[in-house]
Amino acid sequence: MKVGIIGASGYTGAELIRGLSLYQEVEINQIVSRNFAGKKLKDVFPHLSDSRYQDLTFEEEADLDSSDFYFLALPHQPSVELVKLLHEKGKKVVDLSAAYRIKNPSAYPNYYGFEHKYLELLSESVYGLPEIFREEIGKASIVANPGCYPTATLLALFPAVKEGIIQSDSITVNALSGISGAGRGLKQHFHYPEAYGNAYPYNPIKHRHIPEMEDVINGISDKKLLIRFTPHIIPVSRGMISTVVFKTDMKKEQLEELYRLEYRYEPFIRILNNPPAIKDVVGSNYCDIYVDYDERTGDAVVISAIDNLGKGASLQALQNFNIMTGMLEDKYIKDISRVSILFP
Ligand SMILES: NC(=O)C1=CN([C@@H]2O[C@H](COP(=O)(O)OP(=O)(O)OC[C@H]3O[C@@H](n4cnc5c(N)ncnc54)[C@H](OP(=O)(O)O)[C@@H]3O)[C@@H](O)[C@H]2O)C=CC1
Ligand SMILES: CC(=O)N[C@@H](CCC(=O)OP(=O)(O)O)C(=O)O
Repeated sequence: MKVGIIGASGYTGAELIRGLSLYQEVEINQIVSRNFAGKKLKDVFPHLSDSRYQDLTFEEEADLDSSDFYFLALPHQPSVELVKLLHEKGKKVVDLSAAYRIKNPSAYPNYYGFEHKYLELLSESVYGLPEIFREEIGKASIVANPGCYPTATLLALFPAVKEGIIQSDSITVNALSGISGAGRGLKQHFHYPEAYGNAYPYNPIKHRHIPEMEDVINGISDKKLLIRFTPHIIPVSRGMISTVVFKTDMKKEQLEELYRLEYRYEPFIRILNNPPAIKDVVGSNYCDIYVDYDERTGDAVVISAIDNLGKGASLQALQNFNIMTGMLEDKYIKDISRVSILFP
């Protein structure tokens, strides 16, 4: 199968190439980037110098015919258009941007600053969180790969929402992200002197992942739930922690049992006996989850950890690819540590 990666010179693009280089059934036949056009993969990403794609050259423009399957690792607006064009050509796509993630179209003008032009495709695309939408992903031709904060948060919430045990109307979510979550472009507050030895919250009231998370949980829950979300930047390159807190009368043992039962067959979810750490998931597609209960306040406290570029983006995109193409869901993804990583 021929696979194209558009937006291949960014952080998630590099991670897609890292993962796909293990796939025997796949040939990456195009990697696209305007700024790196004409350069070889090994010169742009030296950590991939021993990859079988080391001499593949970046193309300036995407060829929408020559690949069978496309990964888009682009900003949201270019993705809106490209998904449409690829869909018209009958191609399967995993889009890593938010362009087709949110079913409620008003989220686009309200949180992303543009009107979505292709509402019929928005309802046709499937949200690419396999632990919730596996069956739909298997039949989809457009999969909207989730955002990193929504991946960590929704996996920490899903068993509780599905079981209907959340008694509060809102759920408090505090999350920490490594800096690669912001992409490879330069921004002042991510410069080394400003980010190193520092940590800070941002968009504490209105972050664009709120409608994405609420869209999913309110599609499952009988009662309307709101997300009270505060993201923070921490001085690591990759990795993410999300802590979710909600009122419930289900105590620790029952809660843990609920989570273990729901995720018992999931290849990439690990329920831990202690709070998770970023270092244990970086470079992988795992989501580590810890479940506890605060007897004093009557709150469940669920903490998840992922790699924002792994389960939060590119390796989850490969999990979706495996499902969409009928491969074993964890094939090659669990061998990923064999390939060198950007920012180990
Ligand atoms: N970083 C993360 O942790 C996560 C990112 N995502 C999403 O994945 C997508 C990619 O993110 P990431 O890899 O971090 O981003 P980067 O900024 O690192 O890379 C963006 C890529 O898109 C290309 N690009 C940028 N602007 C345009 C444009 N206007 N038209 C065509 N190509 C363009 C760039 O190459 P060039 O400019 O040379 O063409 C580059 O290859 C984004 O939508 C992001 O929101 C999702 C989950 C997690
Ligand atoms: C650290 C940082 O800036 N993170 C990004 C989220 C990365 C991600 O998942 O983004 P998309 O929804 O855009 O795909 C942010 O807060 O906007």
